[in-house]
Amino acid sequence: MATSGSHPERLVPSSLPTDSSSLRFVAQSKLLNLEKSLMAPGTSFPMGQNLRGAFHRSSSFLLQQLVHQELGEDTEEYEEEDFEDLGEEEEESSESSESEMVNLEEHSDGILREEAVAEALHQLGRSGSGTEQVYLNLTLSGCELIDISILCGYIHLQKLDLSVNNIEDLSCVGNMPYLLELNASHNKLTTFFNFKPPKNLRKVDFSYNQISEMSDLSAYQALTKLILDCNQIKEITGLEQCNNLTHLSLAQNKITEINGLYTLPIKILCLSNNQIEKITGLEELRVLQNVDLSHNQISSLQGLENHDLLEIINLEDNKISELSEIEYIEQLPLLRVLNLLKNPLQEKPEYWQFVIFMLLRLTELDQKKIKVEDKVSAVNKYDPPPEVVATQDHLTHVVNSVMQPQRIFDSTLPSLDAPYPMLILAGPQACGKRELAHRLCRQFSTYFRYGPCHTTRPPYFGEGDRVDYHFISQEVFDEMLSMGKFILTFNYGNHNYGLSRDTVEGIARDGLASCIHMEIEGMRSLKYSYFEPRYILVVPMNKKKYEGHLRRKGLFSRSEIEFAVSRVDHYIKVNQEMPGYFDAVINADDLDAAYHNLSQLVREYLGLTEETSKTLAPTTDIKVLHQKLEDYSGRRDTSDSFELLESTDRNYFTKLWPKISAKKSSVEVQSVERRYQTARQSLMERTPLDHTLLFQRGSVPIPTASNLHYFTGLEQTASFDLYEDVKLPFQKLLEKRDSVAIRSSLPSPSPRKMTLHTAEDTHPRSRAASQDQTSTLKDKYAWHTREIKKLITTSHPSSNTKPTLPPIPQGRKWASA
Ligand SMILES: Nc1ncnc2c1ncn2[C@@H]1O[C@H](COP(=O)(O)OP(=O)(O)OP(=O)(O)O)[C@@H](O)[C@H]1O
Repeated sequence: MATSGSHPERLVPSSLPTDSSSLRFVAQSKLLNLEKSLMAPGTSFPMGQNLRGAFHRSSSFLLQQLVHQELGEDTEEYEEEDFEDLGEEEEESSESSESEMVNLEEHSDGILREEAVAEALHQLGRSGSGTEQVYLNLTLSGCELIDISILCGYIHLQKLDLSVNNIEDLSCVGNMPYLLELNASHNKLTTFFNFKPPKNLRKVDFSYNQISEMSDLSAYQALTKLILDCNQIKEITGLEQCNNLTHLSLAQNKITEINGLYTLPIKILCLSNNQIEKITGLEELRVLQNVDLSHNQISSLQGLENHDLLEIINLEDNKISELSEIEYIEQLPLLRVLNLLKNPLQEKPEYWQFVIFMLLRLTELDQKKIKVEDKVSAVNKYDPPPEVVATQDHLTHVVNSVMQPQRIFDSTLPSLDAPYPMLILAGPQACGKRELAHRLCRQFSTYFRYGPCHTTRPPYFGEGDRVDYHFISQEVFDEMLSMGKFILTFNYGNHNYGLSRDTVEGIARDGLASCIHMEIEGMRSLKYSYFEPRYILVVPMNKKKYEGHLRRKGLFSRSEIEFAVSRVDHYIKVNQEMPGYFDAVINADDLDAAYHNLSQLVREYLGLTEETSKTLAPTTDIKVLHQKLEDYSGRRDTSDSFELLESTDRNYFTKLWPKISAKKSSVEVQSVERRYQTARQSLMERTPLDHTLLFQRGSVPIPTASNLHYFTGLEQTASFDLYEDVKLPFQKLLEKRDSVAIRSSLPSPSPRKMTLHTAEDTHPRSRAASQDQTSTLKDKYAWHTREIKKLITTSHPSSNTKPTLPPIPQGRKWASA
């Protein structure tokens, strides 16, 4: 058995060395190895421990143990005793170990001898040729070796650790053809690979030496890992043939420029603590995964942009100052860890959130784990989802308006179930919704008025101030915003738009419903408010035609047109993915047809017959419209119409059901009562005469009987029998409603007041009497639903003089999309 070719007899020592100098040498070597492993960067110690003292204690103890072991003494006994005494003799042992070390050092001449080699050999295995059993590994770390020429004979070695010595010459390695790994770190090497290349040498560590120059390594093609940290190297050279090199480390050298890396398959590259100013020369490193460029002079991330496999980037302590630099690594799909500590851009207040937003794939930034909350708040800040934008918009206006003196709004109706009627036409820019709104308000002028929004955009030719928009300056807009004047705002094409409270209130004051057009963003914000408008989506289905229309208008740039057209799909998607988000959909491809559908829809929910609609203001296409309407009416039977309205009711009830049926606590009941009372008082005190005209002005058409259930009045006092848990509050409210002097406070009903809805259902109590106790739970539920429906569609007492705009039917029948 042999490890050394020249000294076969020494390969597996038959007996232990007995001379004390060898023993001490080996013991010292083992101790230093231990020290090294303890002090290794990866070794962790419990915080707050006295490392030095502890190490000396244990090293002294181990030293003694090793010596005893080598001398064949009974160590077990010794071990126990010594561990007991360890605490007590802390000082003593520390001192003795130090003196022993000094002695050892004194005896070491730096020449490696066979005895020491024999002791440091380990890992028995097959030789490279496969014919012999040999020791494969040799560890002589921290032995203060200078001369290791004896190793020339150890030809079978595969792993050689010579770290932490004083070696200057490694030529003996040339005699180790099977060597795979060489660790010669922490030595005094000045030359670079000055030995005959072992064919399969894969891992070499020459860190902490005095190498100043890299030379040609084309003979070392098997190299996969090359560590050259802490040397004097100024330039990366000689690696072009190292086609297997995956890990290269040149930290703490004198490199000023990255080059000489060609197309090497490097995955891990460490160039920290150099004098690099630019990230260049990495272009061809296609498989780079981990790059450490910390402690350099780098000011830009340019050069990292095309490394699709990059996962870890360390750029700590550099000169990166601009947040825009992040764009260079924005597209790296696998980037997980980034360190930008000690860079000037850290001082930017938005740094942390911005970087997280730009690199949402990161799991760690600046050595801190990124939490999900961090990512959510970063996204909400830089690219908030539409719901968040709408919420923030709504929040802003609520807060700003709450800070102003409070008053009862003209749009405030006396009960929750009688919301102020608003009609919103939503759709992409210039799809014709504004024109539709104007036409509708002209024709149904006794019901609706167009609500012009405020905008900072300048008027187009032919647009009238206060007719189409309130055209205002940015300063005025900002002022209005801070004064809480808006219900919602929206920015489109760098212009601000806002629906002002005064616009709506002005229309409500005149007893009319508001008809407003806007984009979906405004609608989202409005949905957070207490208003409950009906939303009609007006959308061009033929995008080509729409694009042509936009172009012909001559008002928009190419990108504006593209943007507007792209939003068509967005609208359609929202409508498909959120059924019920819009109450109806109207195809805007043909504006006349769209208007026909719209007016038909409005007429239907206003409960107008063709006869009554003739009394409405004429519109340009009113004749055609009437003809179409007649055709349409002919086609639809009453049951169809009833079904449509029933379905509308159902939707409306479904929405309101939870509100009504939820069991209220006594505090809530009291609160509701208080609010009712306050509202009534306010109305009694200041209800102007024209308020009784709400939603009607001029000649008022009589609604058809089939739609009467939408209109109700004072005389109809809905008595109902809710389940016990919800009965009391509502009964109380109704009693209160009847008893409050609101009847007397309001003007007497108009002679043309709406015919009241007379529900066929009788009072449950009388029905119960006639039907004995036979009503099933099902009956009760059916009745209950009807009564709730009645309750919902029943307007407040004051509504006997004005019909409340009923719910707009859902889009089922009207969706022309
Ligand atoms: N307060 C608002 N909130 C949200 N969107 C609004 C608001 N006011 C106007 N908009 C919408 O902003 C978009 C841009 O307005 P602009 O005046 O440029 O278009 P437009 O010619 O009025 O479009 P259209 O004829 O379809 O109404 C339009 O779709 C408009 O409906």
